Amino acid sequence: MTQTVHKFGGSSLSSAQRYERVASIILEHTQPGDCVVVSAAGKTTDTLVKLWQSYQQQDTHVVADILLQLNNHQTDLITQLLHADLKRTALRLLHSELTAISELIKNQGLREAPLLAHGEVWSARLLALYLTQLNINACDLDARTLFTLNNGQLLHTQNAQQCAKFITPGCINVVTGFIASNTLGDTVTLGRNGSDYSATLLANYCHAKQVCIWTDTQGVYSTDPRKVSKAVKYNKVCRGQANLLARLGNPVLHAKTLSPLRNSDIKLSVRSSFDVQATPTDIVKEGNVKQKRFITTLNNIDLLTVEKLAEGEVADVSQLIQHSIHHFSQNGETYLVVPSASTYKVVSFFEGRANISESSLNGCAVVAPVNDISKLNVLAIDTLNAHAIEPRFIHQDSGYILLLTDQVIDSDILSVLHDKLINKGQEVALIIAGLGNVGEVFIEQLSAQFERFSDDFTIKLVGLIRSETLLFNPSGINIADWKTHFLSESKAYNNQTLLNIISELDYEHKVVVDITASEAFSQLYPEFVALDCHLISANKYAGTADTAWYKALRTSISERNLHWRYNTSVGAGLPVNFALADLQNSGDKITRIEGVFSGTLSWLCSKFDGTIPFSDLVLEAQKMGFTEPDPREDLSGRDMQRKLLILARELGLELDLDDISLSALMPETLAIGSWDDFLANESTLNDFIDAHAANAKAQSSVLRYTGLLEITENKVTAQVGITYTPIGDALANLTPGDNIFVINSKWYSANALVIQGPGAGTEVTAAGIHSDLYWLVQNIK
Ligand SMILES: NC(=O)C1=CN([C@@H]2O[C@H](COP(=O)(O)OP(=O)(O)OC[C@H]3O[C@@H](n4cnc5c(N)ncnc54)[C@H](O)[C@@H]3O)[C@@H](O)[C@H]2O)C=CC1
Ligand SMILES: N[C@@H](CC=O)C(=O)O
Repeated sequence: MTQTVHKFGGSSLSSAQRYERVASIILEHTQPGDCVVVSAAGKTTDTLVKLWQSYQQQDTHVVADILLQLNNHQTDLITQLLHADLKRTALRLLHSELTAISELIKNQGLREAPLLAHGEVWSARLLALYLTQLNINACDLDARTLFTLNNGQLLHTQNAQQCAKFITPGCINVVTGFIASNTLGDTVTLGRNGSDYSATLLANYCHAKQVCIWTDTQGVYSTDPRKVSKAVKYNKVCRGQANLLARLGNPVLHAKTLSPLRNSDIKLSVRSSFDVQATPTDIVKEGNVKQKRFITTLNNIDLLTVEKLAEGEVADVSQLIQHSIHHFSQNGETYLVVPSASTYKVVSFFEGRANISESSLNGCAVVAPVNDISKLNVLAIDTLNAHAIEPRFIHQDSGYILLLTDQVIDSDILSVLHDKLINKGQEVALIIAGLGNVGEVFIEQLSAQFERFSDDFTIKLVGLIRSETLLFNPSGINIADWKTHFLSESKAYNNQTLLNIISELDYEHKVVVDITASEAFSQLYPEFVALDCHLISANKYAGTADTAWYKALRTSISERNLHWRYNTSVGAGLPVNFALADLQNSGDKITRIEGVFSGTLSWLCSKFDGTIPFSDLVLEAQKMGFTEPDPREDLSGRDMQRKLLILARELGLELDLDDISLSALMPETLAIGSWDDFLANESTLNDFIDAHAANAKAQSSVLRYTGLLEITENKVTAQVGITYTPIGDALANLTPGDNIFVINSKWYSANALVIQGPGAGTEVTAAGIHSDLYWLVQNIK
């Protein structure tokens, strides 16, 4: 039984490497009985169209060149992918087909549709053979045996029977897209983008559960991401809006594709075959998802008026020109939006009932929730006018606006329109993990921050996570009484539940704020990123994970145009990372960073004068919210080692934790056992500290815990540890709890740049996380 119909377009099959990738997707995402619909590889259909045109023009040289080009391309794919007998079979079949084409050309018997069909036949056969070679049970299937049309109308009952007969339940059925036959057995094509249509038809006939369109983009965006870098990918789009988009110029969706799904529960997803981990866009039934805002562009179109338009005529003429035509009524007239290249055919179709009202138009369409349309119309016209564009024809309807202009809407103007019309409607979902000392204060400061963002975005707190329980409300948690809600409504969860919930969130932007100190939670970052979440971390584990993992995370964040902020992981609220980035972006080169990077150790060392046992001070620091959940993470130097590594990576150094030498501010034996064991042995700690303090004093110094990162031409020194700092030194005279970063660089060589201030504490850390959130919002808006 067919569960899923997958469809791969030409760009996903344009080289042997891409076939390999498609095969690995099939291996992972299909089960026996599933269908894989394929288009012609790469630009094969275009090449076949050129062959047809050259044949019609009797240009024998060009015909010969194109035949050679087709032969070379297919032969290359076959020889790179197949071995032994399979290769010989494929080459023999290709050779006989190309010979047959040459014969038809010679005898003037070539016909367009069967010629174009070769593209899909070749790719289906090659993919099926390649899967067979990989020991995957696969067969190729020519859709001309499945789909029959009579006078352009699909014979649904017969086609469903043919599908039941020919689709093999025990194997992966690789089906040619784009082609069908008529009742005489001749080849007919389903029009450009017909393979998507083949996939949804097939799903309908086979009662599949879903259709997955694998393409070269990551899904459906608010506008063309090739033209507007800040285009937003939507994870869910309702069918009504998808239909409108398809008729109004969206390059990913096609109206025909959606029609077989109209009265079914079949799910349609658009996924990237280049980035399999990326979240797809799901096209879902009306009412299951909020309506979004989109802008499409239209180029080179004519506006036709038509008299007495009868039901079904738009579908028929769309079929004739193989392009979905949009139509609407205004002031008693019925208009058709037609590509200029097809106007002649359309006018002929209506036999005197159609007239050209406006010709050679460009412009754009804004698709948006019904309630937003009127205000967006005014805003769009104002924006175009501000760029000296006066729309020649405007139509406002339920759910969209059509603005037709003389000028092409280029990417600059499209970007401005996108900024003004799309951004304001966007929502940001905030998920906060870690409701401890810092987390609580961060949430308390949140309402005031949301007010400040209200001009840009609507931000909603949708998730609150503790180690074992989770409170989730996709419509937004009331911040004023979040604690009461958390106590009464939070539920136990596991990682998979959390990821499922996040993937279901229907927001334009998602931000996970990690205020835990949990390594396990940080290990979920790659999965959050795969779900298109931005990240903000106070937690230091991800930033100090091993180099390979860290680099892979960074790569997928940048590939998805996401952001990761972690300013508070070093220096709490102090703008250390900002300063380093700024200096480096403006051409400076950092050579040395020295200082005290732990608020806890700064406070402990500055406070300690021998009158109060050191272990009591540790407990006091813990109570003030300075320390890590287990203060031994601070005393061991590990926490400061992490901070130094984060700084080093900010400078582009490829280091791991173990590359930073460390001496602990406690005896090694105390690292073993529980926190209670530690407390039971507090005298060992106190003796250790007393001894160091006495040694320091003997050298007219004080006990401090410092870090150093020094970069010379051929050496990197990275260390954290105990130092005896001379009494007059700046590092010896810090306010308890302060951090100090003494930065030397090309520009600050003799006289260092110094950043100093509180390096721990709930208020300053929470404020630092808010600063990251502010930065993030500014950069996604
Ligand atoms: N306290 C400070 O001054 C500063 C803290 N930080 C960092 O902020 C983070 C939080 O610090 P605090 O609030 O002081 O710690 P905390 O121990 O008070 O809070 C941590 C919270 O995270 C929760 N948690 C632990 N594992 C979790 C998991 N797997 N999923 C969800 N929640 C989990 C705990 O239940 C706890 O509520 C730490 O990573 C710390 O290094 C950074 C700069 C300064
Ligand atoms: N334990 C840390 C808290 C922030 O990271 C410190 O004191 O520096």
